[in-house]
Amino acid sequence: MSVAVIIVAAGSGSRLGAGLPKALVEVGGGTLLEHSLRTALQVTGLEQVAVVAPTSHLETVTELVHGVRAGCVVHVVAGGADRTASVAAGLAALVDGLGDDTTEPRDDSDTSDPSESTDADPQADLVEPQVVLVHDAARCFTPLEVYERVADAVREGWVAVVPGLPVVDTVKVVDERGVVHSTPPRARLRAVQTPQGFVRSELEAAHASGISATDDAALLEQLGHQVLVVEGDPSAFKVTTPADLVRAQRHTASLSTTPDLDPEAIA
Ligand SMILES: Nc1ccn([C@@H]2O[C@H](COP(=O)(O)OP(=O)(O)OP(=O)(O)O)[C@@H](O)[C@H]2O)c(=O)n1
Ligand SMILES: C[C@](O)(CO)[C@H](O)COP(=O)(O)O
Repeated sequence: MSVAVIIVAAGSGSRLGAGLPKALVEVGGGTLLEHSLRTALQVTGLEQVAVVAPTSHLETVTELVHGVRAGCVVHVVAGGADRTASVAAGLAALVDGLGDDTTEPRDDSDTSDPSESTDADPQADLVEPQVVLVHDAARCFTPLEVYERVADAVREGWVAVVPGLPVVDTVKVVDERGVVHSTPPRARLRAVQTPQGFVRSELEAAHASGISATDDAALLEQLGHQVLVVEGDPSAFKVTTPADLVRAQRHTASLSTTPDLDPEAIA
């Protein structure tokens, strides 16, 4: 089954407050977007990637994407006003190839300048992807295993699949005054991450409904689809605040200094 990944990177990063779009913030020798893209490009069966960029930084993102060696077509398109609109823009680029820019497929022996045009049409053999994984650029250290786990479950027949982790805090539902309405049983709660995987045609239908939500799975839930939660990973945390950026810096530092660290072994 052909797989495509949409990386949404069009957010402003207001909570991070870095003075530039969050996906372009650097940590551990690369931007959040580059880290995400490098992992996404290794997904089994991958045929296309759509990178959804801030309108104000389309050129920068295009240059950055050109610098990453890809074995498949990578579209760069402008994002929308919210995350849902940005995913819809990425989805459109995958399906009708109307991206603002497309990088050439490259291999490791290719040393030519990627900005030079060639006669080859990289989109000539493209088919509509059957499986689409939607990923936040901000979850830049999501391990490849999580992508594969999600994609495998979609290939096995699930229409919608999200990675998630058990919640460690007790969660309260409150009313508009902040007064507790109820306490859902914690054992049934999951904090969900990305990439979220979908049968492409159903994700398209969900976006065509015009609903907006904080994740794509919610759109399919509202249309009555069952959504499977598979195991997520602590490394798939979302860089949202300055404290998360410090966590990301520590994460890259720990990867380079303690490759054999086993969290299970810590008493
Ligand atoms: N209009 C938007 C809003 C968000 N995103 C992307 O969706 C992911 C999750 O969003 P979030 O972490 O909330 O990013 P921001 O919207 O940039 O953050 P903030 O709310 O702090 O401004 C990010 O990779 C972000 O770039 C997007 O592509 N388009
Ligand atoms: C999609 C998401 O990362 C799942 O946890 C999350 O809902 C994004 O929310 P944000 O407010 O756009 O950060």
